[in-house]
Amino acid sequence: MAETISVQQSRELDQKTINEVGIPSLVLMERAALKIYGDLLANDELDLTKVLVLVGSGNNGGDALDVARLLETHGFDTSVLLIGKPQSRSEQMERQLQICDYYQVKHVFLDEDFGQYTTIVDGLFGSGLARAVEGDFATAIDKANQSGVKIHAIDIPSGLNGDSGEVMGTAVKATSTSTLAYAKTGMVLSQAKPYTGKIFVDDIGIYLHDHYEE
Ligand SMILES: NC(=O)C1=CN([C@@H]2O[C@H](COP(=O)(O)OP(=O)(O)OC[C@H]3O[C@@H](n4cnc5c(N)ncnc54)[C@H](O)[C@@H]3O)[C@@H](O)[C@H]2O)[C@@H](O)CC1
Ligand SMILES: [K+]
Repeated sequence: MAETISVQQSRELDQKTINEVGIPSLVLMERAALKIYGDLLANDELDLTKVLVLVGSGNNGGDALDVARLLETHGFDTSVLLIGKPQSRSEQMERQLQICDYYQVKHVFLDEDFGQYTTIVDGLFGSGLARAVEGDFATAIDKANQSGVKIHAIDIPSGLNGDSGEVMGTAVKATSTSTLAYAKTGMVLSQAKPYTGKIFVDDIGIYLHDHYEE
């Protein structure tokens, strides 16, 4: 089986790659989004006719907005639903939002009928999930799960504890997940399978060792 890492290790590796190796954070995000976009296109089970992208305030949301922009600029009907307080947004999420706005990616709100979409992309939380999910985040996750629409998660299905594979309040039940650099340890446990679906491991230039090892 491919190597897995803890959520803490994934955060440390991100920081090491940015600060010691010297690859800028936005470069990593663009590499991630291009890989995730490629996974969406390559996944025969997904119909990208009408895509809803769920966006949180952190860099998982930044990835999601980057993917939304790639979909939009390649002709796919794409809408974004932003959850969370504007003051909590990360710098890179804000930057991706500006770019999406330049391309006039549509915004929708929590009262949206999720069932009208053909694919939902989950970018609410990744390695930054810190507590049980509640409020609007939980509503969005539950609506996505109840919609019957196939969900593709970014990095870690939102609400799933990447270390233990446990559900933190509620969690996205993805049919597929693009995990960045390495799968997180809890994602490959049998109890996590209904949440991760099929896992794509995307090489974005973040390595545990000197060279990428499958
Ligand atoms: N430059 C980088 O470091 C890279 C980061 N990447 C992406 O960034 C993600 C990590 O980004 P972040 O560290 O910003 O973390 P997240 O985007 O996972 O989430 C962090 C945000 O959610 C809030 N939060 C945590 N738990 C919550 C809860 N239960 N309810 C409400 N709010 C909650 C935090 O306060 C914070 O604002 C990765 O999973 C990956 O998708 C990738 O773009 C690759 C490169
Ligand atoms: K996610």
